[in-house]
Amino acid sequence: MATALASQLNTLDLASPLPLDSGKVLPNVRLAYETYGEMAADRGNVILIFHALTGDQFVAATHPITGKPGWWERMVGPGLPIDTSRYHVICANIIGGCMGSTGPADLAEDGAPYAMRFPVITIRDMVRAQVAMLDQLGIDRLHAVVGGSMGGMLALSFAANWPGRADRVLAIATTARHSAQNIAFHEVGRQAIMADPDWRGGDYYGGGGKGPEKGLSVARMAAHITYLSEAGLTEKFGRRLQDRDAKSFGFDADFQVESYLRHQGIAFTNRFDANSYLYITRAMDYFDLAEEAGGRLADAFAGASATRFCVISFDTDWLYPTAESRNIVHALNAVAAPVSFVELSAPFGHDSFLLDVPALDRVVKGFVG
Ligand SMILES: CC(=O)SCCNC(=O)CCNC(=O)[C@H](O)C(C)(C)COP(=O)(O)OP(=O)(O)OC[C@H]1O[C@@H](n2cnc3c(N)ncnc32)[C@H](O)[C@@H]1OP(=O)(O)O
Ligand SMILES: N[C@@H](CCO)C(=O)O
Repeated sequence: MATALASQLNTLDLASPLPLDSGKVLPNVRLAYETYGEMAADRGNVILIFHALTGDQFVAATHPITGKPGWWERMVGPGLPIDTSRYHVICANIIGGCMGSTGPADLAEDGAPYAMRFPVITIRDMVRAQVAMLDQLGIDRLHAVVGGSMGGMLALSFAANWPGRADRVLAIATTARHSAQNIAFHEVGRQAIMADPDWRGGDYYGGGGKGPEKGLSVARMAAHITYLSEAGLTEKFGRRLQDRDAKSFGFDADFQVESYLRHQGIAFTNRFDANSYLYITRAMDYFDLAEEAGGRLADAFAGASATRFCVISFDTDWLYPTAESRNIVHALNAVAAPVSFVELSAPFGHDSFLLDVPALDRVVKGFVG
């Protein structure tokens, strides 16, 4: 059983304003990050982990708000697949996030929260901020970049746009472009937030008012379904009733699955900012590596032929299905980049990358080395 690691919590202010894909510039950018394990004197043992949509830098340390274990404690630690007795692991909260890196809840230069004045950012902008962080930390070359889900998008963007800065790239349960279906689900979530009267055009910070908790909760409920699998839900809940022997003939949470989703939704509002959710889902929707390279995905990886890649998908992931991973592999093949690919069998759907899948541990350990 993995336990929370001693980590070091840092913040770093970027020395220069951050240019964004939109053409705007984000001033005064702060990144909050955690590190695990010792950095070698030659700085050659650094692994950068990118977190998923609602993840954060607390990979293997207790979450300061929820008190829960880090989201990848089973993977990152001494003797674990990403072995912190050998590697120095860095994970930063993405820009746009709400765990200490600059995001919509932070103050703009006029002293008021950005809210919806925060610029629309892209996955590449998130990576650009972290490359600037690496530059300031004096880390030229990484042993590996690793990410699942949205973190996998950042890993692919890193490889495509900053080739030569990482020896190995591990992309798990991800895609090189957000599909129409995925954009559709995100739009449902965003509309739920914006339809909540407590959203107030995004200006809900301060003043003692509460934010759009109902909308954010519904957004999370809808999204959470997409992280699971039909078989997993059936196995876990079936049609079983919640704390009752008979249907209520009302709209209370009769079914366990309803109660579970409501719990997931409410719990989420305790740890996440609704405006961050809008901005991050937008960045994911805009993600299309092929488009960035003029339309052909292989061209995105043209400079990355010396990088070693590993792409992992899960057979029950209908959000980022195996076909999406195969597209990435084909593009890497086209530029003769060394790539290994595996589709793992796991019952948990998209969130399999966060859960107990021993085969995933073995692949990660084998690839990271
Ligand atoms: C890469 C990243 O950084 S992503 C960030 C990852 N973290 C999250 O997404 C946090 C929220 N998501 C989850 O908890 C995800 O389901 C996972 C994948 C991380 C964890 O999955 P599992 O360990 O299988 O937990 P599960 O999905 O069963 O949820 C357990 C919770 O549901 C609650 N629950 C289970 N059944 C019911 C029910 N019938 N009614 C109400 N609540 C219920 C449990 O009490 C537990 O609550 P708690 O988390 O407040 O302790
Ligand atoms: N469940 C994870 C994965 C979503 O892609 C999250 O909330 O970030």
